[in-house]
Amino acid sequence: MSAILTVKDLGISFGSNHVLKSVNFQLNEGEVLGVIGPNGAGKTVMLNVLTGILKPTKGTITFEGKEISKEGITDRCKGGIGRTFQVPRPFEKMTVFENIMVGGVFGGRMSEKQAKEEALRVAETIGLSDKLSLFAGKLGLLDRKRLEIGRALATQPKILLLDEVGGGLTESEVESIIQLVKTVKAQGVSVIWIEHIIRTMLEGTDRVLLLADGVDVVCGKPMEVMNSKEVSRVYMGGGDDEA
Ligand SMILES: Nc1ncnc2c1ncn2[C@@H]1O[C@H](COP(=O)(O)OP(=O)(O)OP(=O)(O)O)[C@@H](O)[C@H]1O
Repeated sequence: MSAILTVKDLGISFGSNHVLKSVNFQLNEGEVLGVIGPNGAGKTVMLNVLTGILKPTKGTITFEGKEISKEGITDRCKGGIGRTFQVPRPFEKMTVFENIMVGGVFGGRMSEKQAKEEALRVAETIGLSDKLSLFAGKLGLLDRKRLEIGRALATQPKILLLDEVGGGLTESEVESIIQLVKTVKAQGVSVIWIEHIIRTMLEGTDRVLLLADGVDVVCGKPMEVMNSKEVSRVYMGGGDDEA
């Protein structure tokens, strides 16, 4: 399987706080890679480094064969890296349709007519076609999360970075997000999905990466990682003496 994104020896420090010491992994084309790790492990910081919000102290990020570590946020978005934020931040006084359009226009690869058509397609994907004229501020949490994903999809990403989209949702709502991510994957988008909810990692991802102590501790099939001695050690302080 070919890599769409390769991260090598990625590090970032804030003063003496070495949040990421050396992170290495690859995202394969068309896969959903889950990222887990304890609170404060640096998962969101890693997404911010991948999107260009934060500059790494060291290491390289290669996207479709091109080194992008020094590119800014706009270039990375236009190049095909889209993201959601942990707390959805729609423009509350704009409609659902307008919010999705903003994503398309920011992506910058479409005419206004194409952006409108794309917004309608995205609305269908995220299940908000019947709420296009509602103000985003009127949406409930699940629909806000859907819209957050839609705004990112409207930039036509090749890679979608999801930051805890399942947080705060009920079981059945989480299930609908898992299904939505599967739809996005089926449309050919590669996904990195940070989440604390174990079910999303087991049911919604192809591989899972454990981030802890500033490094990529283990990466592999979801069930294998969840049952690994590394996860046991990081979350429960055990597992060191296992083979
Ligand atoms: N801009 C910043 N300046 C200084 N320190 C920061 C900055 N951003 C994040 N940190 C620190 O980096 C560490 C990792 O934070 P981050 O939000 O990435 O963790 P996380 O793994 O996403 O945690 P959670 O699962 O709780 O969301 C924390 O100690 C945080 O205080």
